[in-house]
Amino acid sequence: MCAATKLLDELCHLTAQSLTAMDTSEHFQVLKLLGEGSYGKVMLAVHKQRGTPMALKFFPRESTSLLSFLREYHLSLTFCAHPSLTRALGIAYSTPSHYVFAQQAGLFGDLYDVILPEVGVEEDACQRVVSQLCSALSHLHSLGFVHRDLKPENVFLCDSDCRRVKLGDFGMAVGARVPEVWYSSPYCAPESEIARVWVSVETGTDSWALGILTYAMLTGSHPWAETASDCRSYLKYREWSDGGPPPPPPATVVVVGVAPQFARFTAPARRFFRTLLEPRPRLRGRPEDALSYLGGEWVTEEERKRLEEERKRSRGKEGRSPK
Ligand SMILES: Nc1ncnc2c1ncn2[C@@H]1O[C@H](COP(=O)(O)OP(=O)(O)OP(=O)(O)O)[C@@H](O)[C@H]1O
Repeated sequence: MCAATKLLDELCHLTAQSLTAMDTSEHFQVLKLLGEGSYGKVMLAVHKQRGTPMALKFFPRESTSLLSFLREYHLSLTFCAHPSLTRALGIAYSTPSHYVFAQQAGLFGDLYDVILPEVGVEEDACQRVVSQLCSALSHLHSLGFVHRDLKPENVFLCDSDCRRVKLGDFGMAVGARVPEVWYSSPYCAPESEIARVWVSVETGTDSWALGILTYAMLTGSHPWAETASDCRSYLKYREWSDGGPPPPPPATVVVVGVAPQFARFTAPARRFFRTLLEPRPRLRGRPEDALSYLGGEWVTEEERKRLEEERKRSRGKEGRSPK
């Protein structure tokens, strides 16, 4: 167990006996629902005396253990001092029905809200998000944690242009190299998907999810349904990625036999994807390795024109994709 994981454990055990019982309305005015997940709901609230806005995350006591609540709270409070991570504000309490902690609030929804189906988001916005997420994940990894649940719903927006985003929801985060169970999600790395049993969690789990998330932002879809052996689009990708390591930058080489779903991307973007979506976990790049591919154009001219047309058509329409 690494030092940070030990400290986290210690903090949880030390505070387990002293969680304050409190009524939410004593100190907070709850304004609206920010979102709901499988563990509980998150409300936007303001502190009655100070007027400070915050996100209050409510965990039902009947389905949440005190230690798992404290783990998520302390991880966010003690290890998320990074501008692109959602930090807890040092307020945690219990009500008769819930455990609650306060976190910085993203006031502009989450990334899932702004990804248009089959269109995605503007390329500039995508690169801004990727750069912030690379940095946030590197920070967590350097402390020995793996987020394990990187997906659009867990990236909170602090403005409408994705200039400042914050990765949140540390409920699945664990110390690296601990055994964990397989979980079902389009963002799940193939080593976990194949095993569907106990696997060792490595930081590469987050690299993979960052690759899928980036693809979702640029296209509004996923590159494959799953990484199982009979999924044709994934098999096509495997053929391409097994064709050797991505050429080093600054390459102008045209990659032959590119997997069809990646043909819309430029050479640097293809290298970005092949770095993070490397099927062999040992060879997979780290989020910080992917930073060197940011800055240039990522979608081809033809694709850019198509996306602009699609954007014009879908402007005004509502829709959330992909989950
Ligand atoms: N700090 C925050 N600022 C803004 N919105 C938030 C914040 N925390 C959560 N939300 C919103 O609430 C939703 C659910 O929150 P969260 O993902 O933390 O819950 P969860 O029960 O742990 O979810 P999951 O099912 O993914 O594990 C998010 O998708 C997001 O839309």
